[in-house]
Amino acid sequence: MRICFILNPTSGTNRTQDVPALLTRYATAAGADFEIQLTQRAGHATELAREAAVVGCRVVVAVGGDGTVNEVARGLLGTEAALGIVPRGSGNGLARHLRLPLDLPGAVRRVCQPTFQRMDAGRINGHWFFCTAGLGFDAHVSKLFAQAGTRGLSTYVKVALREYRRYRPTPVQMELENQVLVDTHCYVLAFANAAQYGNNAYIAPQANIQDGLLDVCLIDALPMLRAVRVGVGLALGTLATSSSAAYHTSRRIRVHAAQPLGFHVDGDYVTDATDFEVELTPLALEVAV
Ligand SMILES: Nc1ncnc2c1ncn2[C@@H]1O[C@H](COP(=O)(O)OP(=O)(O)OP(=O)(O)O)[C@@H](O)[C@H]1O
Repeated sequence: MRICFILNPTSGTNRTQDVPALLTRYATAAGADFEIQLTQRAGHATELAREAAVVGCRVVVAVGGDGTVNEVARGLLGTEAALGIVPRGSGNGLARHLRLPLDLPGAVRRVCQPTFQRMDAGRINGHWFFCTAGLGFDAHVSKLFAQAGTRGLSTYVKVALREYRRYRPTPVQMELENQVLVDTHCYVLAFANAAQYGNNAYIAPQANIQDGLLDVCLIDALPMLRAVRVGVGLALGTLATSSSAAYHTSRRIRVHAAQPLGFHVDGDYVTDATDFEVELTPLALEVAV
């Protein structure tokens, strides 16, 4: 079984480690037949992943954060190769959802002796996501976070607190697969394939990655008291049982916003739009767990 590690050298906050040397050490110790590729730019991991799948690698491993996982996974759709994850990001939403080891030696050992399962994949306006996508405040924060110059959880929290004072909800119409039309406001509208954003922030604690459905979480307004409740709910995994958010499940969702809203896929801001088509492809990807 050939394994290809695709390493994003810019991911993570600890850049002092010689990651290729460590990958080599742990994969050799696990008796793996492997190669290591380094990304040179954004988007490169998708090309490298597809090439690795074409030459017959059985597992193609994203070594990075959820952005790298997204790029590698996109490259593997429709191929015979499975996605592996060696988490190196700050959030690691998909790795945490799949209960993969978060430490480097443990994660490398796991991808060298994996079991395989299939998982669903979502698309929003044609952009694939594997963990979560969303509109509104979280996408707005992702956009500013990307421009912040520094990364990590503390930068994210700083940006979120600053923007919380300025951000206002947008009127939206949402149509679910079974024709239910919801006329509401969007502060946050999240489409969850996996249960969490990353960092164990559970936006949709009941989300199942194999059920053929997206969990849709709507927060229509976020006054201070509710913001505190949402924060606690995210951390404890109790948001779905609080009255702070409304939940639906659907395979297909359409949203029309009264003014342009930003959206993100797997935590990376994409662009602003007024119309959104969100769709789930059941069991689209094989994953090494
Ligand atoms: N060699 C590279 N140079 C610059 N950017 C890159 C390179 N390789 C990948 N990228 C981009 O870096 C982005 C961020 O990577 P990733 O999400 O893996 O790490 P992170 O931001 O540290 O993790 P997290 O999202 O968990 O905070 C990816 O979306 C990818 O497009």
